Amino acid sequence: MSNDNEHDEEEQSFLQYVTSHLSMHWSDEQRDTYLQDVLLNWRKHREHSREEARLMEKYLNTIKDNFRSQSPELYDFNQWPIDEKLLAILKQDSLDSDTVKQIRTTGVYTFPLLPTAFCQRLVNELAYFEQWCVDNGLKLYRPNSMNKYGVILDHFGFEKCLTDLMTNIVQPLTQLFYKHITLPLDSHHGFAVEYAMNKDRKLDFHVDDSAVTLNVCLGEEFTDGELYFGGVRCSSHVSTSAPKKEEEFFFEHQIGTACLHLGNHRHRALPITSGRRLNLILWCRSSSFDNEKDNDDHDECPAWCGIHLKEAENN
Ligand SMILES: O=C(O)CCC(=O)C(=O)O
Ligand SMILES: [Fe+2]
Repeated sequence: MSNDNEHDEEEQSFLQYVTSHLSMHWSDEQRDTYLQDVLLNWRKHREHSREEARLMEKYLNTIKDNFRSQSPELYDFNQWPIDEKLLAILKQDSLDSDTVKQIRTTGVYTFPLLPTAFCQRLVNELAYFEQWCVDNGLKLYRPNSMNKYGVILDHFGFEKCLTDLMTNIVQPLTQLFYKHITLPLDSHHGFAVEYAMNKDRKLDFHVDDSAVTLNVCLGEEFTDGELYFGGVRCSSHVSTSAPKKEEEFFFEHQIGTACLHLGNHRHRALPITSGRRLNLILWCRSSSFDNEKDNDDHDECPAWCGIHLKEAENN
């Protein structure tokens, strides 16, 4: 906590914000009691966030100073053997291709990205890092609030590589396919998810914390575990509207093949029924797009929402 709260600008602006939203009908005493209470909680919350940030910094520094990768070349995007046909399409800057296919007219695209052998080397590197964490008594952060198994790639050296993957592959495709997303894509969360018979076997229905998501199957051997898609939804319709029949479809993972979809395209991973499945997931974000979403009238449903389109068709 700051020693000199009078000069704590963050606290002052928080107080100003709360004060401006207080009921006009309260007495001075009621206002003071309420403000004190809110402020105490706010300080506790801020201290907790700061402590978490300090711990994360320490954790990342420990990895940076001590972890030595098994295959350093995997961390350099320039050495990734990206599919030649895909690279040719990106140079042409055109939609006209058999390589990048849209699944019906769903706004979900699929294309070959990496050779199987390279995917296996990535899988080996992930296992190497996980084992290093176990050997060194370091905890593994779960990839996000839903996936329990897997690793955060940005934590152990892949951050620059995944920024390059986003900028060189995801961004040009976003520009071609998802016109409503304001570019640039300027941050990401990169992780690997893992499904196995003795771990998680499936993932529940959700949207991603991203503008656009790239999902690449890395291996190894598994049966089932398809992705089910159930409609693009804005924040007001995400949990209040069932998928329409025509919005529902399944995507079968194949090693080395990518699936590109909007973060707001609701999906779930069906259970695998044998083996082990690992996928690289890149949640790509755009701060301009996020700001536009925040500033939009919250009752207003944007044109890209499946419900908005439905309403327009019915009129
Ligand atoms: O298991 C998959 O392929 C999808 C994982 C996913 O949707 C996610 O982590 O956000
Ligand atoms: Fe997801």
